[in-house]
Amino acid sequence: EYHFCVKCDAEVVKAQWNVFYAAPNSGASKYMLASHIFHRLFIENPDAKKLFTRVNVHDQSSPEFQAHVVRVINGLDLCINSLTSRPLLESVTDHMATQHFVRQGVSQAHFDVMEKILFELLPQALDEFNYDAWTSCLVPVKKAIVRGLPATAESYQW
Ligand code: HEM
Repeated sequence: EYHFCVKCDAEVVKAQWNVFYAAPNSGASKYMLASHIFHRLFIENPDAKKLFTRVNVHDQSSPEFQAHVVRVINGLDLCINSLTSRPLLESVTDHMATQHFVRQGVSQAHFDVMEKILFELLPQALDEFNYDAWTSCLVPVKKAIVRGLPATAESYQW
């Protein structure tokens, strides 16, 4: 049921990501990418803001929201660096699926928007971005995380 990417694509994606993410003193640029992702998410999907009330989304420079943004980019890093180990990737995506399943209002449609944004911003942030390899690897990761989520926020059964 899982169709994660082949090892050679995983290695390309990891290498291209880690040039950026594992670089010394990259804290500020990682945070900038992460906050840019959320800035774009709320432009595309203003309704999604209310999902992040608990982490003080109304002040996006607050420590609570900054910490949230860092958790998310670290979550993306964890997914990417698990791509070359299938058991690890299954466990990481299962855990992330649960973390989102319990948040009422989060939908598959939100993750489709997030995917679109990532494929716009990552090529700008990374020195090299092999579009085909990233598509082969990230799309199945997304599918694994959204399994169990409602298609849209409106399709929730309360
Ligand atoms: C690249 C894709 C994403 C990754 C890697 C990711 C990762 C994470 C992580 C690591 C957390 C913290 C979990 C915890 O500590 O409980 C989190 C929380 C959350 N995520 Fe995501 N996420 C992604 C996309 C999304 C999208 C598209 C939405 C919906 C618009 C979303 C909604 C939430 C919500 C509502 C929380 C809980 C915030 C809180 O702590 O109150 N996430 N996410």
